[in-house]
Amino acid sequence: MAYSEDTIFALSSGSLPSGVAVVRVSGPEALRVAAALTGTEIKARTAVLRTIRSRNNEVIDKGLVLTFPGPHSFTGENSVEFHLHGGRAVVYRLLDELAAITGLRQAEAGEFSRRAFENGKADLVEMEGLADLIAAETEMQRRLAMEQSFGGLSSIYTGWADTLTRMRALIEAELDFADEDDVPGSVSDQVWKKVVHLSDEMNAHLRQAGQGEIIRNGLKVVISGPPNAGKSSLMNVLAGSDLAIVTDVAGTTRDVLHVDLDIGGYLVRLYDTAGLRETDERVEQEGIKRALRAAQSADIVLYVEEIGQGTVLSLLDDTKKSIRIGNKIDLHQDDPATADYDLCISTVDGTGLDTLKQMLIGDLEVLNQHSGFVLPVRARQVGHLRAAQTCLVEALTNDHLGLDVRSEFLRMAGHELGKVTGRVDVEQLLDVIFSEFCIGK
Ligand SMILES: Nc1nc2c(c(=O)[nH]1)N(C=O)[C@@H](CNc1ccc(C(=O)N[C@@H](CCC(=O)O)C(=O)O)cc1)CN2
Ligand SMILES: Nc1nc2c(ncn2[C@@H]2O[C@H](COP(=O)(O)OP(=O)(O)OP(=O)(O)O)[C@@H](O)[C@H]2O)c(=O)[nH]1
Ligand SMILES: [Mg+2]
Repeated sequence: MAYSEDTIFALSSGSLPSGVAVVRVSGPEALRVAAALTGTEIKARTAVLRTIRSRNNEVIDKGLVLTFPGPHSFTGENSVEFHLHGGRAVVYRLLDELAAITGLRQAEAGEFSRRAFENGKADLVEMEGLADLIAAETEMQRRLAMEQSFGGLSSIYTGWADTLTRMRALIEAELDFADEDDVPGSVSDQVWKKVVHLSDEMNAHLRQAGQGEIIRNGLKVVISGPPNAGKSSLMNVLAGSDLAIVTDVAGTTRDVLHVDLDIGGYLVRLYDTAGLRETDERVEQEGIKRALRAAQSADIVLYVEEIGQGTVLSLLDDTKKSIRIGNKIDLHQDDPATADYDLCISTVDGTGLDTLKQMLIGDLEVLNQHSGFVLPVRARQVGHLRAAQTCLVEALTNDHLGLDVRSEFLRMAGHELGKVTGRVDVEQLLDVIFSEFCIGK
């Protein structure tokens, strides 16, 4: 897509109208464009207030203009920003004016960022983090994205790759001097010790991938249990809104209902489902089928019953993480059945709801405290990391093979790490990754 001899432009701030709108221009013509539209020379990297005029000298707007001569810009190219009043007509007038200039065209989605990547301003992990930063809706998504986009994760991966390069150099040296008596064979012992250590470190990192994905994509929580237990009431009280129909008729909910919540900064994707029971009613049967399917795909099932009113737990396969909840504690204060539950709540008076929220995000909080947000998050990253780790295991376990073969496994592991950060083999990926960005980014 990118012809970097083109100068590209786009509205980079959000939807119009807005208080201020930022139009970005990047490429070889950018500085000339700034001079032409303002009729002045503009000091680099300084915000100046200028009247912005069309080619036939009509005033388009009066706004701030910034120039960033390459390579010291976001894209690494000559860049300019026009900070306009955010009216639709104002912005479109400038965009029309820019489109009419030879050598300029509208930027495609992600094209500014792609140029930044191609000019070495950031690696692929940082770029993926940037996309996540812009998509982030909760505090924890933001923190996770920051670790990626501001280099925290990249420095780990490049560190690992550098270690492997050093280890291979040591092996090469050992191979070269194999005939000579004065180089001790223990060099390779040290190398393998280091590789074991690296392999363990990568394993520990990979074990957290699932959690990283949950923080990025949301924790899927499905409410299940018998009819009339108060499942829809629980969804409504957690959402703070009257989303689901609540009645005292058993079998009220049929469809799967969904709401996204922000609990303690984590995205929680909550689903309410039909009550589970044996029934001949066809609509309800379909609802129950969907309820079971939803529960199967959950990260956590909230299994809700009215305290002491019978269970349908056997209808759910209990292989996954579930929290067994006794509801309507306001009606069953002294019932010995309260002991059967992980937690008793009331959706009417709010008992137990804060504890429930803590239980949902507890594991994520522990992870956060242990490793911050230095976690792999994307299937693409995880795939290459796994492949790299497998190569290390090959190198370590094939100790009957020659040093040259084992060293080749280390090279392959380093190559996989290079794919993560985009040091190597990146071309075919770029369209996929940058098309996910919005226009203007
Ligand atoms: N107005 C405005 N605000 C913005 C951006 C922008 O492009 N424009 N950004 C866009 O995402 C983010 C900031 N990112 C930026 C990254 C690099 C450079 C830059 O000029 N880099 C030069 C100089 C670095 C320096 O002076 O330390 C360089 O890398 O050489 C600018 C913004 C958020 N805020
Ligand atoms: N006293 C009391 N009543 C509750 C509580 N939670 C729900 N209810 C009542 O229980 C009845 C059933 O509530 P729902 O939320 O519709 O139950 P459900 O589990 O979604 O039921 P189905 O959709 O039929 O599976 C309603 O009359 C609610 O007002 C509670 O904590 N205390
Ligand atoms: Mg319901």
